[in-house]
This record gives sequence, C-alpha cells and structure tokens, in this order.
Amino acid sequence: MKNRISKLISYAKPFILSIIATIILSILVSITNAYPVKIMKNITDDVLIAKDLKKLQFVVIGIILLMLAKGVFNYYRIYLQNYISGKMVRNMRNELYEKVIYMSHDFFNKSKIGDLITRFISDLTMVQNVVTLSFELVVQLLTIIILLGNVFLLNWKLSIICLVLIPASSGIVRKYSKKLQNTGKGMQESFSKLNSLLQEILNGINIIKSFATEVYEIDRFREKNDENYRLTLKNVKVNARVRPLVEFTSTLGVAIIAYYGGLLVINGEMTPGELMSFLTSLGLISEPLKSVADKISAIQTRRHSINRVFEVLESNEFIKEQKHAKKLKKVKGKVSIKELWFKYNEKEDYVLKNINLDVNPGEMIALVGKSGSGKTTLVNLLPRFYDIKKGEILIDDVSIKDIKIESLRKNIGIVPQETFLFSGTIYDNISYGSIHKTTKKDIIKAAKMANAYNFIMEFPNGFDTEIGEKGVRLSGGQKQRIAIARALLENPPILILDEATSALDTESEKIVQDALDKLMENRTSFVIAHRLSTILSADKIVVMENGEVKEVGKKDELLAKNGIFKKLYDTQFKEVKEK
Ligand SMILES: Nc1ncnc2c1ncn2[C@@H]1O[C@H](COP(=O)(O)OP(=O)(O)OP(=O)(O)O)[C@@H](O)[C@H]1O
Repeated sequence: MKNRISKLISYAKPFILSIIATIILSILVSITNAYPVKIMKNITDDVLIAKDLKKLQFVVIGIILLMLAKGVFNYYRIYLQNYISGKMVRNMRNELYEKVIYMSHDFFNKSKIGDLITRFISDLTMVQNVVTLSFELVVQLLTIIILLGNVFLLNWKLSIICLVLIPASSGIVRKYSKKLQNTGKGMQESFSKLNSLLQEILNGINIIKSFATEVYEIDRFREKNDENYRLTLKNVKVNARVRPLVEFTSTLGVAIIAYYGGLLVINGEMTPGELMSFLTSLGLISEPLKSVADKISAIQTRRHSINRVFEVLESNEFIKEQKHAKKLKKVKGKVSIKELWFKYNEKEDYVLKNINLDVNPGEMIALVGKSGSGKTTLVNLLPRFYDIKKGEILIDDVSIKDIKIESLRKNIGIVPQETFLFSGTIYDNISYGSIHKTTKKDIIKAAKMANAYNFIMEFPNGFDTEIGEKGVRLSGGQKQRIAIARALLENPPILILDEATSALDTESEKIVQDALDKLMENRTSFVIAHRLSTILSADKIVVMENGEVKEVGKKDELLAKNGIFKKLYDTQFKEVKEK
C-alpha cells in the first residue's frame, strides 16, 4: 500500500508549483484561523479590564480585515487543491484508458466490464477525494500546530496536560480507522458487484425475457442490493462512533484545563487574558482535531479505491512486441502454421495440438469441426489476440512475433459472427478502420460492393444516418454488410470470417454471402463455415477435432476418404444441401 501511496504522490509531481502555492496559502489560512486567540488576550487584559475604547475599535477592525483575508486565502487554496486533484485524476484516467485499450483478450476474459467501469468512474473519483482531503488535512494540522505553539508560549504546565489528552483521542481514532478501512473495502466491493450484475442483466435482457426469468433476476439483484445496504450501514456505524468519542475526550480535556487554569489565575500565576487566550486556543483546537479525525477516516475508507486503480495501472497483460519487430510491406498472403500448440491457461490441457497448415496467397480455407474443436481459437492466433505457446505462424515467411502488432492486425480483416457498431453515422462506421485515409467516394464504392448501398440510401439521411443507441437500429444482416464494407475499405490481404452469416435468416444470408464472396476475391481467407456452399468452393477444407487437424483437402478428396468430413457432411450439411 505504501508503494501505491508513493506512486499516487508521483502523479502530483507535475504540479509542484501549485502544491507549493497551496501549502503557502494553507499556512496563511491556518494563521488567520489561529490569530483570534492572540487577540483574545489583548481584548481581555488591555481592552476590557483597562476599559480602552480606542483599542476596542482597533481590534474589531483588525478582526474584520483578518476574516476578509482568510476568505481570499481560502478561495485560492480550495481552487488550487481541486485544480491539482482534478488534473491528477484526469491524467490517471487517461493513463488507465490507454492501458486498458491495449490489454490483451486474456485480460478482458478475466475482467468484468462493470467492475472495470467502477474503477474508471467511482474509484478514480475516490482517489480525487483522497488528494483533496489530504490538502484539507494539511490546513487542519497546521492550525493545530500554531494553536499548540500559542498554548506553550502562554503556559507550559497547562500545555503538558493537553499533550496527554491529545494522544488519548488520536489513539481512539487510530483504532477505528483500521476498522473503517475494512468496512470501506467491503462497501466498495459490493458497489462493484452491484454494478457488474446490473451490466450483465441489462446486456442479457433479451435472454432474461425469453426465458421469463425476471423473478429469479429480481431475487438475485435484491440479494446483492441488500448486501450493499448492509455494508454501507456498517461503514456508517463505525464512522458515526468516531466523532462522539473524539468529541467527548476533547471536552473532558477542556474541563480539566479550565479548572487548573482557574487556580493559576487565582494564585496570580496567569492573567485572566492569558487564560482566556489559552481556553480559546483549546476551543479552537477541538474543531481541527475533529476535522483531522474525519478526514483520516474518509481517507481510510477510500484507500481501497487507490488499490483498485493501481491494480489495473500496474498490470501488464499485453501482447508483447519484439524490439526488432517490423512493419509488413505488400503482403502476398501466404500463411504457414508450423507445429503450433496452444492453451488458454497454464493449468489446463492444450486446446490446439500440433497444428501444421500451409496456405497459399489468395486461397480460401474452410475450417470445419464440432463446437469446441478449436476453430475460433486457431483464427484468433493469426492476429495475435493470444500468444502461441509452442510452434509458430508465418505470414509471407515472417513469424508473426517479428511483425509490429499494428501492422499485423491492419493486414488481417475480420468479419465476426456478430458485428459491433459504434454510435455515430454509417459513414463513421464504415470508415472505422481507415479513418483519415478514405474519401466519401471510396466509402460509397465499398458500400455498393458490400450490398449495403441500397438499404443505406433508404434512410432519409443516407450515409449520415446515426446508428446506435440514439439512432436507427440495424438488422443483423445490415450490420454484417456494414462490417463487410468496413473490411473492403481496409483492403486487407488476409481475411477471417468467423461464421459471419450464422446469425442470419436465409434471405439475408444470401445477400451477405454474395457480399462476402466479393470480399474474399484475391484474398487469403479463413472461413469458419457452416454453410455448405462456402465449404464446397474452398481451396482447402480443414477438419478439426479436439484441437487437432484431422483431415485437409478439397471436398471431393475428403468425401472419398470416408472419414470425419464425410460424417459431418452427411449429418450436419445434408439438411442444408437438401434445402
Ligand atoms: N477464452 C477462453 N478461455 C479458456 N478456454 C477457452 C476460451 N475460449 C475457448 N476456450 C476453450 O477452447 C476450446 C476451443 O474453443 P473454440 O471456441 O476455439 O472452438 P470452436 O471450434 O470455435 O467452437 P464453436 O464452433 O462452438 O465456436 C473449447 O474447449 C473452449 O472451451
């Protein structure tokens, strides 16, 4: 944790001048906070007891001016401390975003989206609070130091008594701050769980409705919401105990001092003004003392958020790029897979076992096999979404590990099973992979080739139609055609089509398949296929089973073998063929 606090402090380095200015202003505010006690002695001894009207006027004007100055100092101090904390957190949020966007698929498989969003929004806001609270703590501590200095100057014997009482109350604070840290952690985690559950439920709302599991989901939500309520209340309870305890100890202290101080005045060892000043100092000290307790407990509650933010900032789950990695130039599209082994987790079995495959430029490869046989895993290794454990993949005889990741991925186009479209216009979405490199003419041409032009032009705003949450909703087939236009525009020499038509009805499938055929022309294509016609026209059919390539060849060769493909063909594709 200490390490993380020092890391948090390192984010403050760029604002060192503002920090110095804030500390100077904090000292000035603390002096103005404590100054009334100095005046108190004069008012009592030199004004009230001496009955001096002139001095009274002078003192009153002085107090007014002091309060004015305090207001000005405080304004700039509060502004500056929020400027620093705001900028620090803005920088951290940007860094977090840059980190997350480059994270590997492994990281996203393990993370929950809701939990990640909580780290971005609520945890970082908590971190900002910690910074602001720390500045506030400085003012309060400085005020305490100045007031303590004053009491020592007035009477050291009385001051020693204070020194016994102050650690007593801070001991209580320390005891509770540990407790607060734990309850704060529990509260933050339960918020995060609630957030994740909400995300999951809202994303899966269609499934919930189709299975009519609303009641089950309501129960699940209530359980988590109750837990959140309990933990929040627990935190409030611990928090609420700190304040009265500190208040009680400080009031008890003042009573003891007042009695002993009264004796000193009666014995002539102190003037009444000095005692008044002493007691006022103590009265004023109790407020910053309570405030320090509050601020420390607030910081403790938020410490867990610092951890959660740094957990992501410190994680290194990237696909590592070699120092000597090069950009690909004019790719022909030859792909060679050599003795490739892969598993997702160290402890589990290999998902792909000793895969060997040679693909010539422009060839179309159809990957077939039962669900879970490893087709998607294999194609995901081409753009290095995951790293190969043993063996290698070469593009135009260069190992993909020696290619710059951006260059590798720009040369591989992907049309997934279901396309994700970003909010924005149709133009924006088609040009997504080639922003700044395309003209409207190119976009229209790509849309025409992707059989998307006609449906786009049916919208009143054509290519400027907004899609996504605030705009029109596209059908599955329309989305796929946008994805195909996107891929056409990117013009990659290698293509991956992961069952790109599987979620579509027959009518839509035909139009999309036609667009896909145009897209595949002159490109090396890996097609995870369930459609008979796709498979029939493939240059090579690769039959996978339990992570192994069992058969490779053209349709007729494989049928003649009378092996796995023949069985698949007879069962899985027979029905389609008959249709
Ligand atoms: N992210 C992951 N983490 C761990 N295991 C995974 C992951 N993704 C897939 N697997 C496992 O790897 C194996 C191969 O899965 P893969 O998705 O590649 O098969 P597939 O042939 O594409 O299946 P389908 O046709 O159903 O999409 C399966 O046993 C699956 O459970």
